[in-house]
Amino acid sequence: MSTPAILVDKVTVHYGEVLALDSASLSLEPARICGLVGMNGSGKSTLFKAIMGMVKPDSGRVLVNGQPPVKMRREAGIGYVPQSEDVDWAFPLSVRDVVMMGRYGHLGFTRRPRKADRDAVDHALERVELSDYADRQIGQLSGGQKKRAFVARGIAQGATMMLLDEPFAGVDKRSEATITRLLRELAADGATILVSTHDLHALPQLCDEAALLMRKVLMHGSPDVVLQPENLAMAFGLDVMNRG
Ligand SMILES: Nc1ncnc2c1ncn2[C@@H]1O[C@H](COP(=O)(O)OP(=O)(O)OP(=O)(O)O)[C@@H](O)[C@H]1O
Repeated sequence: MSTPAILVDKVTVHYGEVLALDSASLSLEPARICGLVGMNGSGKSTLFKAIMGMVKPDSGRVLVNGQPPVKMRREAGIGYVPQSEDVDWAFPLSVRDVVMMGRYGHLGFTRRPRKADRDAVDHALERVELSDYADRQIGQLSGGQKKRAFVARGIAQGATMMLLDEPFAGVDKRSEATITRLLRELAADGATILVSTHDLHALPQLCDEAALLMRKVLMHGSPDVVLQPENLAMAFGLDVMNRG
């Protein structure tokens, strides 16, 4: 069997007294898209941070392509699309500046972008259909366009792994379809993708597999099985598919 792209092995994380992850385990093969489903506070963002090496587990281990995550992060291999609430949208950065951040790991010692960096940014903007918005301040985009700008940052970075925290929150159907298509294309090119979402209806279209999180991974498998009402009831405690 090949080395998993992501291996989370019995990871426990506390924030002070709060137990955010409780011996959580998840193994993801390369070039797969996995949907991470769990209620607020179930530990989704913490799991992402552990995979990126931004949170150190109290116990257990994380390996990314068989390596400690910090090494993978240094090699600029992990693209991250944060939750909207985690971004300061008033920051004076253009869309192009945000996408150029993906090139920081590639810049030479002068830290000045070269032609190859500018070309990579232009290509990424084209791919997410934001070329016409390149010079806009990032906060002046719609919810879906903002998400696409961060996906472009990952593309410019050449990320082989993409972690997306709630990419469909505050996003209209068209942007949702564009993001879904893009992620499927990236996975077809070999990228491994982990997506947290409350939008359960979007999951079967997007994901090859799904995992239910409630501080630990309760279940991981094909979306058809994982999204069965009785399994969702176990993670959420109610009939979520029929809400709203
Ligand atoms: N920096 C922190 N300090 C203290 N507690 C934290 C911190 N970050 C998260 N927590 C707590 O850890 C638990 C898991 O939080 P986390 O953000 O990982 O959940 P989540 O599933 O991403 O939630 P949401 O869907 O609301 O974004 C929650 O109880 C949360 O309050």
